[in-house]
Amino acid sequence: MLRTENVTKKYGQQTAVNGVSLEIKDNAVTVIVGESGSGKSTLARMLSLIEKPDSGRILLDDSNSDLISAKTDRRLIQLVMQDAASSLDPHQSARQVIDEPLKLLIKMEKVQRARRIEELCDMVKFPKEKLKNKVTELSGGQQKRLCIARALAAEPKYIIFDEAFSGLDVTLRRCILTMLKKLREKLETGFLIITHDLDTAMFMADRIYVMRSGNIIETLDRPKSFLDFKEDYSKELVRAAEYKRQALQI
Ligand SMILES: Nc1ncnc2c1ncn2[C@@H]1O[C@H](COP(=O)(O)OP(=O)(O)OP(=O)(O)O)[C@@H](O)[C@H]1O
Repeated sequence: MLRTENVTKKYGQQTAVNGVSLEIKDNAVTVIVGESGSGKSTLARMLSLIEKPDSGRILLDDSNSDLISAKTDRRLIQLVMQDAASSLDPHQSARQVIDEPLKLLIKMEKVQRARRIEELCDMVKFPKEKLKNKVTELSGGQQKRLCIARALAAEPKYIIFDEAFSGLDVTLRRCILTMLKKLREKLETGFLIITHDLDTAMFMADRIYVMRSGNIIETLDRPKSFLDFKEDYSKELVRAAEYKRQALQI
């Protein structure tokens, strides 16, 4: 289990994350929902050990030692960002993108790497005939699948998806989320999905944390319907999602 204990982060006068304690379970999908500016990405950066909290700790399982101070291997927590294109090197082919972590982080031999690349393509449904293509020659959905394959290649304990499905059209998003849901059931890896989209949260989550102004204001375990939300702010998010759905007629 990946956990935060009373984690706070400020930027000047602005408190982005305010004493948050939460748990990301192994073998489960945890979702953090909240409006823009509620502190989700700041929390994601701290959980992926990219940014240090001002106070509080990031911990693994029952260990008492803070992951950042203990210089924990960052490979264990992979981050998949919203903008797939900008997180890929335009000079690389799709094969090179997946090959790199296998070679550098997992230290796999060439023959095994070739086999593993094929397996990873199958896992994320990335078309193998596109492996030779430059990343700039891929569609948005293919780039997204490639980023997920690259994260999986590092054999992490946790993958954090920070608004990773926002830029995709509704059909493609549902397709990638369904793939991830099935994949999660086969793996030991814990997933954390950060989103402002309540439909994504409800479709994926074993647990939902609702975040507002740097605080966790509600936690739902195994939510079954939007009626499970009890806090006024969460209900407002539900109403906004319903309004958006009606406006889009979906
Ligand atoms: N590097 C930074 N420097 C200054 N302020 C920052 C920085 N990063 C975030 N903030 C501020 O911290 C607050 C939380 O931002 P954060 O990006 O974590 O929210 P978010 O919920 O992920 O929003 P969004 O969904 O729009 O990405 C915001 O008020 C933001 O302006």
